[in-house]
Amino acid sequence: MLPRIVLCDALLWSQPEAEQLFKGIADVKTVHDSTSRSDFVASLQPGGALEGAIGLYRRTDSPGPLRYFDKQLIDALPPSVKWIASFGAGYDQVDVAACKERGIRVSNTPNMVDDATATTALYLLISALRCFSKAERDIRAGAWKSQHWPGPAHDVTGRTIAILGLGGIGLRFAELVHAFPMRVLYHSRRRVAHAPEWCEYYGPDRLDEMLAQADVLSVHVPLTEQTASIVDEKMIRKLKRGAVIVNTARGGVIDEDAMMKALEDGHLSAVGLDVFCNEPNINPRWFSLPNATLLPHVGTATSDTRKKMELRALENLRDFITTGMGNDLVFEFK
Ligand SMILES: O=CC(=O)O
Repeated sequence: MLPRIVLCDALLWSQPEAEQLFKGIADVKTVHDSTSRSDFVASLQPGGALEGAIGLYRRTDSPGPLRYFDKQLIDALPPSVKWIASFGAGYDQVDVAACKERGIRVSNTPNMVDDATATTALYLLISALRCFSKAERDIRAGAWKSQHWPGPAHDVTGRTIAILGLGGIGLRFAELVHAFPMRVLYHSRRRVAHAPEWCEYYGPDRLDEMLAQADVLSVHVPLTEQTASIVDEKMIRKLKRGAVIVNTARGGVIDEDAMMKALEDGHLSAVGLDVFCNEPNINPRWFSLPNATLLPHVGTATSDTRKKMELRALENLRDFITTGMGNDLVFEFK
């Protein structure tokens, strides 16, 4: 009998490749969209249609009831499950500590998302500095350029950007903005050995110094217990008056109320956001803030990148089945 794996979300981009990938090595089952969490858990138990599953595939942006692999769901999984292959770089919807307790390994798809997410950050940066989103809203409203135009628009070239977190996405973004050129500063707990020499490192003892110089702060850290609201009121107020914040990471890494307040009182001149607290039911106050460029979490949403992410997640599962170990184990397992 072939080892069984379960796709908790339908494959959208790589169905034919997946068939080849698992041909003769795994029995692949797909959970139907309408399956509830309790039906899912029940079907994994002895006698259920998914009995004996050793690996699960899930999507970070799953539209179904299996979006959150929280402790309750993980504790209810049978002992046969040994690997969860998550599609997406962020895995804050998976309770990794609960997985560790149960001996379940978790993989994500980090490098696949770098270019598309960095490109999204670049769009938000340009739109925020040049007030392009506002201009588009004007023309669509029949106002041509509203009376406030050009408002606080600024050139991109020559400005200073501070990058919080120089992982794969932060590094790709640094390369893109360096082309203008912008002056590029970065902060992370440790200096990144492969960072280009034009990327200036500001360690934990020099964070305030970095913030004071930045025209733009762009956030590229994962959401964890340690990074929740890491960009808080104090940090925002340490930026220069008129600075811009760009966020393509997770809404929860910034104190949203503090960011809105700073935008309203002019401490921030603009923001560019792809991610929010409580997606998709985001705070409606965002809609009335003219200097906010808003996107509905589409950082990786290109068919090319989505296909790469899907395939990589499946390859991690395939490698686990064939060798006992997949790639892209999340940080907590390293
Ligand atoms: O948000 C997208 C991802 O985590 O890959």
